Order: sequence, then C-alpha cells, then structure tokens
Amino acid sequence: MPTTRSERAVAPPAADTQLALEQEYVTDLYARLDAARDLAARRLRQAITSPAVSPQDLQERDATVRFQSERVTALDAAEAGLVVGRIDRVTDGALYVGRIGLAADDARTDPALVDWRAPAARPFYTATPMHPLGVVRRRHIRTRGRTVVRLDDEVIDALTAADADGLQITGEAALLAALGASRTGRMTDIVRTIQAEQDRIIRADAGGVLVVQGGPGTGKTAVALHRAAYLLYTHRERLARRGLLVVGPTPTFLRYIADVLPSLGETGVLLSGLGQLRPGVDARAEEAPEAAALKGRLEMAEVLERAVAARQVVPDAPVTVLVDGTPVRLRPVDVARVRTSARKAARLHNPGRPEFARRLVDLLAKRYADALGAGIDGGRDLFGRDDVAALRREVGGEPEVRALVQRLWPRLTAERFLREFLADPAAIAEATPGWSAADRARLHRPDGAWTVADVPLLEEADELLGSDDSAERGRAGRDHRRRLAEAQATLDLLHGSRSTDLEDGEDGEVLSAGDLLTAERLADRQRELDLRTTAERAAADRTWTFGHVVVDEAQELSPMAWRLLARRCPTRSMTVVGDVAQTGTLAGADRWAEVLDPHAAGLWRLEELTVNYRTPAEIMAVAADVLAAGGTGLTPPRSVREGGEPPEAETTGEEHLVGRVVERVVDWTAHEGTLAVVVPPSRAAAVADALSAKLAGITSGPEADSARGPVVLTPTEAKGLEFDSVLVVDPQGVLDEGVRGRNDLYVALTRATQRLAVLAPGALPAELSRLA
Ligand SMILES: Nc1ncnc2c1ncn2[C@@H]1O[C@H](COP(=O)(O)OP(=O)(O)OP(=O)(O)O)[C@@H](O)[C@H]1O
Repeated sequence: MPTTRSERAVAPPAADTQLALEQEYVTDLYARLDAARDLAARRLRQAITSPAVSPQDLQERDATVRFQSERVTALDAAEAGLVVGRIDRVTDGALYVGRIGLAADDARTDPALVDWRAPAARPFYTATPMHPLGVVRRRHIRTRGRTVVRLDDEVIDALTAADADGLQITGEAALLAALGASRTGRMTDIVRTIQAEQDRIIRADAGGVLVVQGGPGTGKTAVALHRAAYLLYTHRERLARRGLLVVGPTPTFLRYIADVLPSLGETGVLLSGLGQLRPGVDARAEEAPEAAALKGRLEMAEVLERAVAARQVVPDAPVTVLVDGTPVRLRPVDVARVRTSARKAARLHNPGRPEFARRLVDLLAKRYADALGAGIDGGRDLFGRDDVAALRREVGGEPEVRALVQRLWPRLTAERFLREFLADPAAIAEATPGWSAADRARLHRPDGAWTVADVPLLEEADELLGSDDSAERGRAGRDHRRRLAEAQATLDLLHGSRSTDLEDGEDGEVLSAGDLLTAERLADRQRELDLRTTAERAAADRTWTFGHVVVDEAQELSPMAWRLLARRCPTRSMTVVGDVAQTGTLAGADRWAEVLDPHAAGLWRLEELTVNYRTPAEIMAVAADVLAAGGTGLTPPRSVREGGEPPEAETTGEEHLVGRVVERVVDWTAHEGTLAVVVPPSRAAAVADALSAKLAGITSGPEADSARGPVVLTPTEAKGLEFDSVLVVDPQGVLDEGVRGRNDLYVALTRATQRLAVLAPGALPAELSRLA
C-alpha cells in the first residue's frame, strides 16, 4: 500500500496502542448501534400491535410503523463500516465520523458518532494543509466486521502544504486502497473517501439545476448518489413527502448502482430507466438512431398537438344516421360548428369529448324531431320540452350515434393515440408540414412496440389529451355505495345478534355497535389505508411531481426527455450529471446550455469534476488521444493512479478475431474481478455466442450482469459501467457503427479499472496509434 506525503500508517509500537484505543471506541459505538436498533425494533413491534380505532389513530400508527421500519433499515445498513474515521481539531478535540449519527451519553457534548452528512463532518472530507479548517489530523479507520484493522493518519499541517499544486487528494492511502480493489459488478458507496471537489458538489444547495460535467471515472455517478443521500438527510421531511427520483440510462446501469443508496441507509428513492418512467410501460424496443433523434426534437410537441386536433374529425361529406329507423342527416358544416364550440369549452381532447357529444346529440335530436314532426304534420312545435328531452335520450342511446361520436371525437388514451398515429403514414404527413418524406418514413412504426424515445411522446400526449375522469368518478361513487351497503349489513347483523343474546329487560341498557358507529363511519374505516411508500406511490402515478430529480448520463437525453423531466420536477431542484464527450445518441447534447436553457434558463449552474478515479493513467492516455482527435477542445480528466498493466493492442485478421477474443477472455478469467468485452453492435451476437460456447455465465445486452461472469456489451450498453478488465474488439467498427463513433470508442476505452486490451481485425485506427 503506498503511503505518501503527509500521510502514514500509524507506526509501531505506537500502532498497537492506537489500534487498541480505537478498538475500544469502536466497540462502544457498535454497542450504541445495537441499543438504537433494539429500541427501534421494539417501537416498531409496539406500533404494529397497538390497537387503533379512529382513522386518525390508524394514520398515526401507519406513520410510526413507517418511521420505525425505516430507522431499523438505516441502522442495519450502518453495520458494515459504521465508523469512517475521525478528525482531531485544534479547539474541539476529536470527532468521529460514520455512516450514521449516534448520541453520546451526555447530550450536551458532541455526538459519539456524527453522520457523514452533518455539517460538523465536513472538514473530514475537505480539510487540507492549505485550508485546515481547524483540523490538525485526519485519521481513516478501517474495520473488518467490528474489528479495527488499520489506521491511516494524515497530518493537516501548513508545513506539508508545499505540494499543493499537485492533485488535491485527501486520505490518499484509503482512497488508493478503495480504487485498487477488484470490482464486484455492483457499485459501492464512497463515504470513507469522498474527495473535496466531490464533497462540494454533494453538499451544494438543493435549489435549481446543478449540472455536474466530468470526464469518465470522475465519480459523477458516485457523487450524484451521495448527493441524493445528503439531500434526503438535510431535507428529510420535504423529500419524504415528494420523493426523490434517480433516472439512469439502461436497466443494466440501474442494476449496477442499485445497492449504493440502500447501503447508505436510504431505501425510499425511486430508481428508473427513462424507458420505465411511465407507469405500465416498459419501453425496450430498438429503433434507428435517426428515428429516436426525430422523436426527441422539441417540435414533436407541436406535431402531436396537430395529430390530436386531427382526431377531432369533420367528415368530408354529409353523414346520415338511423335513429329508431328514421334517417337523420348531418352536414360537414354542422359538425364543424359543434367541434368549434366543444374546442372552446375544453382545451384538452378528452374533457372536450362530453361537450362535443352533448352538442352533437342536441343537434341530432332537433333534426330527428324535425324529421318526425315533418312526418306527422310538418311542424316540430308539436313537441314539448319533456318530449325533446326524451328524444335526446333516445338519440343519445342509439348505437349508431354513439359510434358516430366515437368516430368524430374518439375517447383516446395516450397509448392508443400514439400507436395509431405512428402506424398511420397519412396522419404523420398531416401533422408534419414541411418535413421531408424520408423523415416522415422514419417516424412511421407499424408494430406498436414502445421505444425509449416514445416515452416522452406518451407523456406529451397525456398532456394534450387530458383525462375524462367521469368513468373513474363513477367507479369511486359505486365503490363508496358498495362499502356503505356492506357496512350497513354488518351493523344490521350486529344489531340482530344483540336482540337474540339479550336477557329480558336489558334492552334499553346495552349499546349496540349501531349506536356507536354509523354505517358511514364504518365504511370510511374500511377504506384501505394507503400503506405504500412514497417511492411506490410515485412509481404508480404518472402525474407525480418529485421533490428532487437526479439524472445520470444526462448527456444522452433528448430535448423531449428533458421536457418530461421538467414536468416531473416543477421546482427544478435537480442534479444532472454527465459528460458531453461521451454522448452516443443523435438526440443527445453537445453543450449543456442547448438542452437546459429551454426548461431552466437562469436556473442552472455548472460544476466540474476533473480527477479520474477509475482508469489508470496509462489507459487514460490512450483514451485521451481519442478525445483529442474529436477536436472538441474538452480536456480529459487526470488519473489519480498510475501503474498496473500497460494497455496493449493486437491485430488478428478477420478470420481469427472471434477466436482470439475467446482465448483472451479465457486467459483473463484467471484474474480476480469483473470482465467486459466491448464490441460494435454488429459483432455482439457472434462474440456472445462464441464465448458462451466456451465459458459459463456469459451475459450480454440488457441482461448483462458482470456480477455473474464476463459480459459482452456495445459501447451504449457499457456507458456508466466499469470492469477490472476490458477487451475492446474492432475499434474501427466502433468508430464506424456509432452515430458518434469517436465518443463511443472513448466510452469503451475508459471502462477499465485495471487492464485494457484492444483486438483489431485490421489496421488500428489512427486514434489508437499509441498502441501500435
Ligand atoms: N472519492 C472516491 N473514493 C473512492 N472511489 C471513488 C471516489 N470517487 C469515485 N470513485 C470510484 O471511481 C469509479 C468511477 O466513478 P463513477 O462511475 O461515479 O464515475 P463517472 O464519472 O460516473 O464515470 P462515467 O462518466 O464513466 O460514467 C467508481 O468505482 C467509484 O466508486
């Protein structure tokens, strides 16, 4: 383990004494943790078993159960690595920092352990010789189970401030130990070793949109998740109510990061892929990048608006419906008038429909009356008001009339509307004035399977269609009446049983259930309490707005996706992390202002991360050449580590390529840790098949999970992930097949934490000449 600068592992013989002293303190902290856990478990049991009668009691009990079970979960999560370290301060003595706060016996002193998110813990992460913040020593305490195994001390002393223009690293030994460890396929938290530039972002003010731009491996994902935990700690009440959403690019990525927040004791966060953001839709179908890019443009909002308006139809020629055998005629101009007044009455499509139907039926009833009147004696004055009302009912109930309303102004769900729109070239053409035939053809999709780019369109469609909730209200009313009837039956039963049980003469003295409870109250009580967590309720509710939204790999989001997220977060309290040098989609961003200004002009601010914690310097140098070749002017992050195996390249010839991939992967499985083969999309199937024939546990595509064995991924699928060993296959293919091929190659090369090899069927692309 390298020990550098002002830092040193505590030297023997003092080491033993120090270890023993720290062990004593740590043992005491675990005893406090146990006690806190016992107490919370006891309170939870009490709450669960406590009798609650009134709806208010039930609600309070529900809140206590939720609070105590969250507390038990958080205390359980704190068990592993409870203590992170301590700072010794000039004036206030030692302060221990850990995953959770634990009170001291004397409430007036510092807590026995301070939560890493509390303001007092901050100097543990940010004190440097240049800015000591009242700290004289930082000590990282490493434990295995509940045993202290190592101490790393860092003297925060102005005399050691001389090398301040190097990388600003705190707790270097602990950091390098964490970075050098083999990966498990699941991201872990970084509470022990958060760096000062990361800490600043984690604790930044919650208001507005905080954009974190940083190269590969700079800890953007780690920072975003720790910021989520910090915000939940700092704004617990508001966020517990409104919820916090974390959006990631792919299901594989979400699986990769899924353990981090629970390990920080936070379980109430909703993690979602963009394709899964809409309740009831799991959008995973593939489509051409050009089609996704079109769907992602902001002008799609207008396209959909036109397409919805086109569903409010005025027929080209007169229509005749039969009402009870009598033909009644409508002219196009009649329908146009009815449509205009319905549009005036309601801005949205579905709420406008009852108005349209009512006016159309009125008109038909009049015409019907005319027809009948004409049939009898030539005058409709024949009918009184009651008669006209009866005629209206008759007309409205006529199946042909209902069918006509449905044809001219159909009730539409977003799913039905969008599916029918994308499958109908004529509708597309009508809604896209000025578009080229090629673009219209790109939008056309007859099979109806949802893609990620459809999700924002579905949400947009909802906004345009609105909901006609009359059916829902009807159902709620029926439910209430049913509960009321059931309650009344229960009371009757109780009442009935009393009279048979009673002795003579007691009748007037005994209160029956019916005397205490009205059927109304019993029905209320029977209504199920909503025991779902905020995250579960938010996941099921399309209109849910979140207290804070974290977006990872945000450079990939299209303008329409931003529009959706802005709607889900009206306060614009957001954390957006990404790297515009890694954008792989056509719809994604080259510049942050481009995507954020339309939704958060003046409300967003940019922070940068500059140090790469993942990729050793030698590998990063290869990737940096690729970035430089792109001519974007973006600077690659500086690697915190050097050494490890030098990256290498091999030219195999096309015929030996797959065979060499298999051999290389078999060789590498001898190494500890995770392994990925990154390939251009056209080679994914062949490579995965060849590997599966030789090795067990190979996964690929959306199911890829490096915790189970080697994975085969395209650059898009590899985004945001990391592996100990990475084999990049056919780099020229990666460059050629991606719509932003150079970014894809940059992504592929920066996934490695330990070793990188490139296998090329032919000559290496110029960008990789360093490896030649
Ligand atoms: N302060 C830290 N202490 C320990 N490990 C860290 C620290 N910061 C980052 N890491 C580790 O570095 C690796 C890269 O972090 P992360 O995946 O968050 O980077 P990223 O910026 O999101 O990368 P990419 O742009 O490639 O998705 C992870 O293994 C992470 O745990």
